[in-house]
Amino acid sequence: TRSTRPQRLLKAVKQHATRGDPQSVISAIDHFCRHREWAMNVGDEKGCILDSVVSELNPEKVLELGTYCGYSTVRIARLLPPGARLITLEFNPDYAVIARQVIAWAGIEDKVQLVEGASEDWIPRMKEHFGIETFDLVFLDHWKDHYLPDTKLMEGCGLLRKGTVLLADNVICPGVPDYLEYVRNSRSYKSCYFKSHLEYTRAEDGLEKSVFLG
Ligand SMILES: COCc1ccccc1-c1cc(O)c2[nH]cnc(=O)c2c1
Ligand SMILES: [Mg+2]
Repeated sequence: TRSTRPQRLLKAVKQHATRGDPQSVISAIDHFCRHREWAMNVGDEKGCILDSVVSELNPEKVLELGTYCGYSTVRIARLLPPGARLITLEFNPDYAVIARQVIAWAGIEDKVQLVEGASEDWIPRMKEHFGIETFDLVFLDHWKDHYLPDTKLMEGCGLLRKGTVLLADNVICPGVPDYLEYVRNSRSYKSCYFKSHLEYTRAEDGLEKSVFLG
């Protein structure tokens, strides 16, 4: 039977990237998505914005909602200091199978814990299951209608502290209007928009960075 796009993306990583070299994995995926098949990675343009937010924050505890093939997982983990941890949640088991291999190929599996399942099921279990008190950075890149409920759930579970940064992908395309309205109007957040483009295209998209004020 025909292979899936994530399987073909993984094949491109294994063919063109060097084991243990995260940058070569990132470049191989970007090349594949720009010249062979579009795929919904955050991509190189928004990825540079993501890099700058991570580098400036130097987070110890990172949560990623939506792993897909692990592109942004590798982008984030490659910048983390020793001892820092990234937990990434993926609902789709077929994506998780590919992401685990991409993460391993990049050689950053020691910093990453990929958890399969629904974000709403796992967010309430972060403390007792992973020993996490609060997150320093959350990257939202999963189903658009889950951004707002999951944010409220993280607030309710006490997973956000003064200064925690929420960074949300796709706030224009496909768009997350309810989430944007919330973080931009709530007194609990200081929010700003980084205008960019939908990965590998000329369509507008951007990242919203929202600092939790407690
Ligand atoms: C399946 O839709 C693909 C698509 C089609 C057109 C426009 C945007 C997107 C898109 C882009 C992204 O970065 C995404 N990131 C995370 N979860 C998504 O569902 C997602 C969708
Ligand atoms: Mg996205």
